[in-house]
Amino acid sequence: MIAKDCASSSSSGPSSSPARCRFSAAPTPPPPHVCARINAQVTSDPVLARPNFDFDQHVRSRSYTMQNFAFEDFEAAVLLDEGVESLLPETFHPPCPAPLYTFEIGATENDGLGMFALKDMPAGSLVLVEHPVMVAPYLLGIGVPLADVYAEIFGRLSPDLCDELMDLSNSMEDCDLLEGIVRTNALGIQLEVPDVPNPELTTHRAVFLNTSRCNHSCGPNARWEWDTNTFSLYLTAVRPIRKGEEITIQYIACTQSRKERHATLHSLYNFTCACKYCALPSHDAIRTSDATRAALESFWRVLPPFEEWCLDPIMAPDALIKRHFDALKMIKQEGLQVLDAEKHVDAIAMCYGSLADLELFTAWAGRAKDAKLHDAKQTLVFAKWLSNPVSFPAWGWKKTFCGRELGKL
Ligand SMILES: C[S@@+](CC[C@H](N)C(=O)[O-])C[C@H]1O[C@@H](n2cnc3c(N)ncnc32)[C@H](O)[C@@H]1O
Repeated sequence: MIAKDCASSSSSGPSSSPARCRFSAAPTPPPPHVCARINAQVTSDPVLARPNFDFDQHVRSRSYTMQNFAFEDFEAAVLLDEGVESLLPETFHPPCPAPLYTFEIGATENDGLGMFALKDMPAGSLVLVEHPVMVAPYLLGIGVPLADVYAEIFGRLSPDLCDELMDLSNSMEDCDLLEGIVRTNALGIQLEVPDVPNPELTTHRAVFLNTSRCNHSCGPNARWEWDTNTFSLYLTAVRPIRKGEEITIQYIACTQSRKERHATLHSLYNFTCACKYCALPSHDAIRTSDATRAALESFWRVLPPFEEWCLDPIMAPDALIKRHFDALKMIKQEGLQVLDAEKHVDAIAMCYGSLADLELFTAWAGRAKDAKLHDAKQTLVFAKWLSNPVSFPAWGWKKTFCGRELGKL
């Protein structure tokens, strides 16, 4: 187990730093026009998306603690709202061991440094597991300049870690250097604590020494997930990655149109996306890509539920399967495997099961099982269905209710 609170020993932090430092809310609330501006930002910010946020109230009621979290061979400087801190577990589980030497940081052609694969990786493989080097609330209602707060956080790290943090890139032009480094490199994580009174309190900025070197792509080949239980990030390949290929993630939701993506990336991160999915040759190509992404965005919302399709004799036997094949084609075209492409594979297997098509059920359930490299529970479910297909709960439903055979797709 890993100790959460090293209040008494910031072992490698500068000795002049208090072990546990407290910031209080602003003594006088900011003027109404500032609150109105921040409220508007929060409601429109895709990371926060809090429709009824009240910044005035927020700053009146918040106070914070600063601590160092010690992990086996690493430390993080962490600023937390006391309301969140009190709800975090006392200890964190150790993360599952990271794979060795699967990436390196190197120069890209146009986007500064980036992360590159050192070997071929199949879809679903774990690229790295990493603790953050610093964490701070996304929204700070504090009566101290933000630059001072970040200086305090950076100053709590060992000189080596602080140098590495300071070495990260800075794309911001409208703020202090440390704030620029944080805003350029932080990923928005949720510290999932039970029964938190204000939901906006759970969103934090977390900076990572390796993952923060990943550039954005609108068709990323990797996805990251935050795990509060281990206080770490897991970076996973969402499609096969070749040795030497750059490993990319998405900074924003990539089902938006190209124009919207560019506007969001510009307003949040101050850069113009140069990824290959944005470099389209014509207006027609842009229109097609936008329409495909919009169709993927609404796919699950407009899809008839599996049970409804099974039990409705009017719905064609191949109607649902065709939709999932189309989705897989669109995902491949746009490089959006990050949108849980494996869910469509699962769904196709289930459809064939409900049609009692043994051959295609076996083929697709096998593919679904292989895609679940790190999900032991789901792997077991598909393994069970594969060894005994009639144990699939909806086996033969559609065939029974439709009374028709499916022509091969
Ligand atoms: C989190 S850093 C990524 C690592 C960075 N390239 C470096 O050298 O450390 C984010 C910055 O990388 C650059 N960047 C990331 N993705 C990009 C993209 N798709 N197109 C252009 N620049 C990108 C931008 O300057 C952005 O502000």
